Amino acid sequence: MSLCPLNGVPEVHGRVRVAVRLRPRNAEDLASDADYADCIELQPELKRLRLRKNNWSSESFKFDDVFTESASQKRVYEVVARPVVESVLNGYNGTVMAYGQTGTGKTYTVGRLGKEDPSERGIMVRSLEDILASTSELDSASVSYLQLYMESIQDLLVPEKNNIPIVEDPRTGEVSLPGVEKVKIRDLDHFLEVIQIGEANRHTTFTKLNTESSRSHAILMVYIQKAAKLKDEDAYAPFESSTSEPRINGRDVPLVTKSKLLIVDLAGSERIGKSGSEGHSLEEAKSINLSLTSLGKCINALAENSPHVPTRDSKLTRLLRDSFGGSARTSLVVTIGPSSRHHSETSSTIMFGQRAMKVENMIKLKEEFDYESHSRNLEHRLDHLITEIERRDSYVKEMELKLKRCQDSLEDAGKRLSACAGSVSNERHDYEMQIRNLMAELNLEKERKNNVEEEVSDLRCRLDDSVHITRQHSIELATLSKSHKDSLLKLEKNFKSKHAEKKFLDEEFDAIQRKMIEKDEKSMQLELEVSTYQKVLADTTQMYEQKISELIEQLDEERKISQGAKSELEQLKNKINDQKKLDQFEEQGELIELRKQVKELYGHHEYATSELQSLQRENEELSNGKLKLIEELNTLRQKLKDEEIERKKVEVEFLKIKRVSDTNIDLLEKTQIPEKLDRVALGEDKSLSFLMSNQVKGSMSGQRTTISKIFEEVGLPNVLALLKSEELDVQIHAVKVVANLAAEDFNQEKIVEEGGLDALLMLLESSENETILRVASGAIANLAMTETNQGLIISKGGAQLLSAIAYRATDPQTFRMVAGAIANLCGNERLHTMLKEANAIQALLEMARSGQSDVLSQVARGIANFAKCESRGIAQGHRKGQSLLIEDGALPWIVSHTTSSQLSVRRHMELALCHLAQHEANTRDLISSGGLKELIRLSHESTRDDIRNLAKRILTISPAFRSEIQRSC
Ligand SMILES: Nc1ncnc2c1ncn2[C@@H]1O[C@H](COP(=O)(O)OP(=O)(O)OP(=O)(O)O)[C@@H](O)[C@H]1O
Repeated sequence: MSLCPLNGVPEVHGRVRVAVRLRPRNAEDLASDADYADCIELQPELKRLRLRKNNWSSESFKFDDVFTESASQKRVYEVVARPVVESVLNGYNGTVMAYGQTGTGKTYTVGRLGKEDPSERGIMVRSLEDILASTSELDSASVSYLQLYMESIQDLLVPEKNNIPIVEDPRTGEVSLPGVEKVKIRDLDHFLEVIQIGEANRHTTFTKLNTESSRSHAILMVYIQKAAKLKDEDAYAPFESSTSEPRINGRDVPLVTKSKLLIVDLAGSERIGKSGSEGHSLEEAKSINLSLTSLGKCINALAENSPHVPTRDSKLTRLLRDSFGGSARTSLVVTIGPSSRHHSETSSTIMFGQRAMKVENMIKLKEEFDYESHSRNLEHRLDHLITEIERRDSYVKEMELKLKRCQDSLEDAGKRLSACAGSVSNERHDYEMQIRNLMAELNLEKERKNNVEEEVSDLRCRLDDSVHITRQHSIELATLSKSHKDSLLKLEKNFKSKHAEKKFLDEEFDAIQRKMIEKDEKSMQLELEVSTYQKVLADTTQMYEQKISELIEQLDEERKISQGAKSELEQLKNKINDQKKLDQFEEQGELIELRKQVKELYGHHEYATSELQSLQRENEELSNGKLKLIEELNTLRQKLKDEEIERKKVEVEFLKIKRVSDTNIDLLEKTQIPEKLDRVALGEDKSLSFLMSNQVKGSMSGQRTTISKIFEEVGLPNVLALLKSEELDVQIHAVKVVANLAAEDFNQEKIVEEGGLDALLMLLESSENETILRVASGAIANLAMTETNQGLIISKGGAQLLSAIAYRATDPQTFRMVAGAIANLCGNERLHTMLKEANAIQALLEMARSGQSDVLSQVARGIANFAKCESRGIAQGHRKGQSLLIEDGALPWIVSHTTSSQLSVRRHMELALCHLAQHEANTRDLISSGGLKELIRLSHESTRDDIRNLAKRILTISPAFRSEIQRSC
């Protein structure tokens, strides 16, 4: 690439700008200067710095800017480097450099990457950030990163490249480093990657003055190429253009600005004795000091406008030739420490800065013609011309060939013309006649044609109109059809997705319906079977009952017949006796006759008797049959009862199966958990009171054994899974089992581990069922016994959920559980602020409104716990200020309940009042709320010695209470 600087670019004077930055005191300064004042006093508003020699003399220096130890990296960048970066982006060269004693913050100011904390980023990163933000696609920013170590230049990006020579352009004085790696930067992350590679290769070491002291001068070179505006848009005119040569002054050749930014982090100057360098480090230190001395000499010479500037004394001054006394805009930040131990080093640093401020540079714009892209354009034009010439040559040849063919045919025609000339004159006359006729006809035709043309033009007009209208219509149509198409496509897409959704839902619906139909069929079948069986049973019973009543009727009739026969027999007997009497008085014949008759009657009687006997037998048989039937009837009735019980069981089974199938819990079917849960649930009240009372514990051991058994059989995960069941019964049973398990210390950790706490909190959040809320709160109250669980409950939002229930629930038993849970949490002082934020104290007071004694006990316990822990926290110094209980308005409640008729409530509130009264920040509220009066009363009347004594002690030691008592006396 050939570069040609533009002539006539204006030059401007630009003094080297110098700012001072004071490093904060470090541990060493603090340790060694504890009794001494700093040697530096900054006056940033005056941009002045005062260097104290001793207690009675000091010197003042003015700089372009003065940064205190608290100055941010951003401000330092904006004041020191940004003007230089902006100037570089406008095409000027620029230098930003840090100079100072070792350990005073040069690398911190210039090279800090700020990977963890972007506010820590130094000048290098921030400059690249600004440069990348203002370079377009056509521009480019590349970097090289070098170190000057022991007078040798090394490429920090390719460390194998060492001893790189410095080449100076004799014409422009421009310095270049052949072979040095130039990396085109894509974005800031890329730059950070590149710079980190360089940092890894930089020489640093541990010295007495800096744990990570830079032992080399690091130089970041940023090359920026930006396209300058073209003077003529016509620079690439086509070959027909009259322009044949590129013109240098603003027509055909594109312009670019090429500028370079140098960011230099110098190695620190050091007093060898102080830094403790020896051996190789000593050599390093000497080399650093040497190059810094030669830089100082050059600056001195430039400041004094000396004709000779000893630039060639060191590689550092050769590299910085353009930065001091050259064409670059230069900004220098001199870093100093506050300690008076380094007074002389600080003083020489300040003097270096003062001299550098006197150096004037001649800032020049580096605009160049971009011959590279211009020559590419010319080559392109040349190729275009060559192709065109070739195309024209072939065209000329083709034309010549055609011309020749035309000449040949012309010759031919001439010959034929002369041969035909004779016959033509004869024919001519005939033709002329014909022509005349034809002309007449032609005129006629013309007239007709004119008419037709008129018609045609008329039609055309109309056609044009209609074409115009049609076109408009078609445009409208096209617009409409496009929008219709779009909406159609959208609709189609929507329709497809809806269709797919619908299909999926239909399938789901069908499957559910099929399942339901199956269930319904099954249930109908069962119902049918039951009703058929009942009907058969009823019919059979009816039939037997009818048969029995028939038999009874028959028996009665038989009885009547037998009685009739008996009475007939009696009559006959009477008659026979009568006849016998007659026999004695009447004839023998008649007697015989009578005997016959008697015989007959006897026969009758025998028959009647046998009849009677058989009837009696039959009667007996019937009675037996009846007994049997009654027996059968009873068995049938028993069967019926059994059937009824069976039917009910079937019904219950059916309901269970239906529920399970509806909620899709296979688990229930397999493990028959409901029955087990039912067994456990039998002792609901006992188990719940068990949660709160130790006395009942003994009586619960049997039930606990059952629960443990179920726990083992079913497994905690399965029970916890049931907490999420959609079936209310199942949820209620499950939460009761979990509550029972949570009552045992050894289960609590497992419950929390398996996600039981989350599931219980989920129930508090989502369930509307008061039993569930009550039992879940009880379970949480049990879990809230340990410190770990208390923290977990609060962090998972348990306190908010419990507080919310205080406003949602109506059952005092639920309040008791919720208040119990909150009361346990109140016993952890670290959670107090979060409990307050979760409105837990307010919730306790809200629940106390129920007036129920159990609830009041829990509320009082919670408040007393809170007051006790808070008081402990204040005594240990974790907390100060007014009590959170007072902030939340609990004081009136506490004061009023110190006289509660409920012993436990009274005790708790007496204690809570004493705890609050112990702290000065609460005394004013206690006085105004009547708490002091109660305290005085307690000091005499409390039935507990400890409370009486505590109250007395507080009243004696509190100045506020003492003066209030005196005042009211
Ligand atoms: N302004 C500042 N704010 C906070 N810490 C600073 C500041 N300046 C320097 N330090 C800290 O002081 C220590 C020395 O800083 P740094 O390495 O930048 O000094 P240096 O002048 O580059 O030293 P050397 O010349 O030996 O390389 C570092 O731990 C750095 O973080």
